[in-house]
Amino acid sequence: MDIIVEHLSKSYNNLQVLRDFSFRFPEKKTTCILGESGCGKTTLLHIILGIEKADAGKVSGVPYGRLSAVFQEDRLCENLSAEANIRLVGKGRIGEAQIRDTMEAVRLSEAFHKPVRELSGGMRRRVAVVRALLADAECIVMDEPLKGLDEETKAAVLRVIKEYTEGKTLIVVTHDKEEPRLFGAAALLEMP
Ligand SMILES: Nc1ncnc2c1ncn2[C@@H]1O[C@H](COP(=O)(O)OP(=O)(O)OP(=O)(O)O)[C@@H](O)[C@H]1O
Repeated sequence: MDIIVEHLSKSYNNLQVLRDFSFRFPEKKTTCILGESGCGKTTLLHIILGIEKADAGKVSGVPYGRLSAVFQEDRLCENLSAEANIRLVGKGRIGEAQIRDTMEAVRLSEAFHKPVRELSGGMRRRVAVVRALLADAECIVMDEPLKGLDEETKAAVLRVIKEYTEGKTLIVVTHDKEEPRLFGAAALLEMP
């Protein structure tokens, strides 16, 4: 099912962030949400995820039981290892070999046993990405997943994201104009 948002409005105090906003995110395809800082990209994702409530409008088609996310801030369990953070979402189904292989593919092998609080910003980002990818979701929502990564690591993470999200609904927020092409996005939402 496509994810459809219709006539959304959202204000914070006197600031109107979304006004009568509508869009359709195609099922099993990648959509990039592109826009300047502060235009409301994260707010829209939060409404789709059910973290924020819109003042008006409607969201439909979100598979809430099969949804995973990379949040703007990593939202990891600081005292657990990278591996344990990833395992948390798997309901016991993710094998150690799969976690090891995926972590290696995003150049994160050295973080396997380390508590997340000891990891760099870019490493934490990759733990959050791997966690979302291994969660066996139908729909994955990512808020700037490549933030803070050097070019080579970015290319590696991009490859892994594309491999795992093939045939799934992927929604990616970015303010990098190159990323819709890099992700091979089928749809582009440019926010004003
Ligand atoms: N909980 C909140 N309370 C008050 N204002 C908020 C809140 N969340 C967001 N805003 C404001 O709403 C506007 C849109 O924020 P949002 O985080 O959705 O933008 P964004 O496009 O994701 O920005 P960025 O690219 O910098 O992450 C900003 O002006 C922000 O300050």
